[in-house]
Amino acid sequence: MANQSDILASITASLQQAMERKKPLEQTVKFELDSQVRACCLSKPVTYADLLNSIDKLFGKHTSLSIDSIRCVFSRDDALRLPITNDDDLNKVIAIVEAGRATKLNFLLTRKKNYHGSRTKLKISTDDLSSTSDDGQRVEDTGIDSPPPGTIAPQKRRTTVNTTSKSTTSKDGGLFIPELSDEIYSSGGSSIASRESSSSDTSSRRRLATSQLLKRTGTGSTASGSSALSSSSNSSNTSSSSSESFATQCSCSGHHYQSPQTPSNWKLGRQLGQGAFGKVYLCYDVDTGSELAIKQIPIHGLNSESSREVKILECEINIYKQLNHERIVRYHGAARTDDYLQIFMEYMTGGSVREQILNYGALTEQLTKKYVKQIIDGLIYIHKNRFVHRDIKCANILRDISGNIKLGDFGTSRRLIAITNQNQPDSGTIGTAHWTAPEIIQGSIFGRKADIWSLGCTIVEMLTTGPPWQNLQPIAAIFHIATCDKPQYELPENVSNSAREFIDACLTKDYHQRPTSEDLFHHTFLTDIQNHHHHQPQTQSSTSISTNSTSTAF
Ligand SMILES: Nc1ncnc2c1ncn2[C@@H]1O[C@H](COP(=O)(O)OP(=O)(O)OP(=O)(O)O)[C@@H](O)[C@H]1O
Repeated sequence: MANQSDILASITASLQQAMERKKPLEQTVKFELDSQVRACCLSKPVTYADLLNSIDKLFGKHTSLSIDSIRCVFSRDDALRLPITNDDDLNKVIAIVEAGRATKLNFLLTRKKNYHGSRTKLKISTDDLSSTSDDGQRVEDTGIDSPPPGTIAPQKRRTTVNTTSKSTTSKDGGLFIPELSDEIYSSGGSSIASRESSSSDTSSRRRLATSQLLKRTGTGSTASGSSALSSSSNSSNTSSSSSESFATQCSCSGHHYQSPQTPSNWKLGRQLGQGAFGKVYLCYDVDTGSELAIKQIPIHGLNSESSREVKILECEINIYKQLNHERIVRYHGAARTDDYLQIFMEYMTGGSVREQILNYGALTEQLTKKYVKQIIDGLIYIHKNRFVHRDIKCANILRDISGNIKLGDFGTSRRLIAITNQNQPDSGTIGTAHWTAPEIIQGSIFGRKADIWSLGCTIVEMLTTGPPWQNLQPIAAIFHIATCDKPQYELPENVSNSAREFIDACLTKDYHQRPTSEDLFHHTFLTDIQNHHHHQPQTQSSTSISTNSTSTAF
């Protein structure tokens, strides 16, 4: 016996050694500063001081002193950007990368607010840095226009259009993203690696996303019964067109909309609230006499890339107007002034469920059940229409006067993160990190079941006032989400078993095992709900935005 266990131990040891030998000794690190992307390889273990040194070597001496924050970019759409300030944070980030499919660390650098210096032109030392492209190739110095060490030459950036919607790599902040199928958005690429999109990738992806919505809504010039899948092949065709022409396409097709008019003659009312990106006010439409909510996002002084993103967001919101479901906060359009992007929305008199919790404490199981039922109705609608909300949390669930709720904020929050270059909201909220699904953090899959994970976190938030890992900083929270088998939370003792099972189901770490919104509709937690009217998820024919293009593959 002793012999056998010795043999076993020695096999295990050799296996471990072999695995150790396979581990790369270097870590590829990419930085983006002032829209310039530069990369290098650092010897492991990488320290925070190594990052600062690399920044100075890649961008010029003392650049690290002008940096306000180093933010690690997680998730394929770049919307999860968390600041790292020390070795501990960095180690967590590396552990997340190693636990997932990512191989590179991707950092976004922002200058200190009072930084006015122009980009430093300094002699770059390459002493201990290997300059590499995205593909791990050395970047060659080609003369006058050559980039400093580590610069990713535009032509070297991966475009990934050959794999249909695997070209979903971008800094697309949109959280309301047309989903072709889970498989299609399942990429072999990593979240961090996928950040290596050029701005043309970004535009391409966005055009792909929106052109699909145009098709589905029948507003695009190519609206037809063709499947979303087949339309994905358009991505490569459209990738060379400019975002301006895309915007034109939207506005040109505007007259086809059977959706609310964007108010043109309106008065600003009292402030309803404030989010990370702007203030929300009551808005009186003088022409119709109706009251709406208007979110005003300051856009003055944005750089040209962000300004272009704002135009695209405006355009998208004008398309999202067509989403029409009793559990979705209706958009009434968007308009832009020199100073603000203004988003008109259905006015929800009750404010957010987050505010409800802050004012009155955790919700009862009965009320939670009612809300969850309504959220599921909304999710079934948006998932059937092949979208992913990507930002389900109590702050984005709004109440009407009768205590019913609707899903709000689709398509804006995450894109605004990209536009304003923010990492975490500074309005007292704790951002979105705690609600993010593990596969989004690890960049393995990009699909609708991410909303189911966030719903699980939202139910925990309803019952306990905070999501799982609520006591942790965002970076620690996503480390635990990505690396632990089960999220940590403690429900009140009186919470029923069926509620616990429902939450467990939502928080299934394996994406493929996680239930869909339709599966959850039939869960026992929800089936005994008391309703005045018979609850059935609205069928595709009565609720989908339009066209038969969405009826396949689901
Ligand atoms: N359609 C609406 N009707 C009524 N009040 C609204 C509406 N949308 C937002 N509000 C109010 O404005 C507040 C701020 O909303 P906003 O969407 O800007 O930020 P948030 O969702 O709270 O946080 P974040 O900026 O992180 O998304 C909400 O908490 C709510 O009180």
